Amino acid sequence: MTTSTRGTAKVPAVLVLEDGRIFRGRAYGAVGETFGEAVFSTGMTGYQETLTDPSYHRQVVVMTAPHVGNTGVNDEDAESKRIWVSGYVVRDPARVPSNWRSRRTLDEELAAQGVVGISGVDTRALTRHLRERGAMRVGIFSGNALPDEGTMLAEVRQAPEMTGADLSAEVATKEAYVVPAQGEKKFTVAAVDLGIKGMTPYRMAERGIEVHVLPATASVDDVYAVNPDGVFFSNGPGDPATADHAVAVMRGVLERGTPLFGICFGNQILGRALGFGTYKLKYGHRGINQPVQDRTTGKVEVTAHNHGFAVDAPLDQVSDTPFGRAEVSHVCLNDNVVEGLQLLDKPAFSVQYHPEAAAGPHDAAYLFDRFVKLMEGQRA
Ligand SMILES: NC(=O)CC[C@H](N)C(=O)O
Repeated sequence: MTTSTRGTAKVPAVLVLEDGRIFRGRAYGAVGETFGEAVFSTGMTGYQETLTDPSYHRQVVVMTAPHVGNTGVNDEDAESKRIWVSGYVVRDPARVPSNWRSRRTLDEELAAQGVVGISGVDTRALTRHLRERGAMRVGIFSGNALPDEGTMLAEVRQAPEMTGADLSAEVATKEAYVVPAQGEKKFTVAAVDLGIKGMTPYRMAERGIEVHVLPATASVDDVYAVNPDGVFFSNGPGDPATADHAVAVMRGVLERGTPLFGICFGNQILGRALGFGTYKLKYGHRGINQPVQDRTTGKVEVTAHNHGFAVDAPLDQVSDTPFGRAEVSHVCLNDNVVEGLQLLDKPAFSVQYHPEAAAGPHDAAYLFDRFVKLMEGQRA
């Protein structure tokens, strides 16, 4: 067990939103300044998975749960090799983390990775503000000599926006790698890495799938070079409207009729490949308790989400697309946002949320089994 003895708890910090609202607090993690899109996550647990999810690249994450860091940081739960959030906002950091797996405090980990955070912020008030006004740019400034408010605000307003951001290549692997099947190998899947979380290939490997994780820049030829039984498109950061290369590759896969599964960014790519638009949600879905209905079975599942964009597809009709008929398979019961798509004439489907459940409930694990069934069907 480690205790937080770092001296930064007394260093002042300021959070400045692009609309001019300011919250004051104390430095948490690295001291300095950082910018990004302010988004809130309602997860009560799983902060380590959140911080290391590449989809949070260039976002400053506000935790609505008041106590963060209680179980410290372990060497098992990271979803990638580093923390990707550009800033972190908490109310009450744990003073003494306690967990049998904890190796260091969250404060130390953030500092070691150079991630600027702020503590002592009324994160519920900040979240209500973001719900009313929408996700917007933000800056966190910490240190003993801070710029004046006008200077800080001007810097925030110069930071890049999330709309129009093309970020997958910044987070995805540069080299292809293989995650071996556990037990007997039954299938080969080519997984296009747009910002993949570590648990996703693991969930496939558990089902006897050998996963070839390919860089975001992979071509249709690269995908077919691994002789795949199925093709997967991962989650990832940024605006799906910019993901033209991934859309083109997915169309190549749909033309060949190979079983296809997409998660989150992958769902948005499928939406675009079918000819639907995508749009920015006012403040997005981020947390681990979002109710989604699987319209193919009528069942409701509690699911993990992290998305700020969504697919614009008609909820109550089958659409004709260049790849045959398609329908909305899943919908969020909070706000009727499209949470899944499926083709009726080809073996392809996707969801906007996170069946890999890292962190989050395992209600949606059946989707990996659905992918396996599609691949079995193709062989039969
Ligand atoms: N987790 C994801 O794949 C997120 C997809 C996309 N960047 C969004 O915010 O909607």
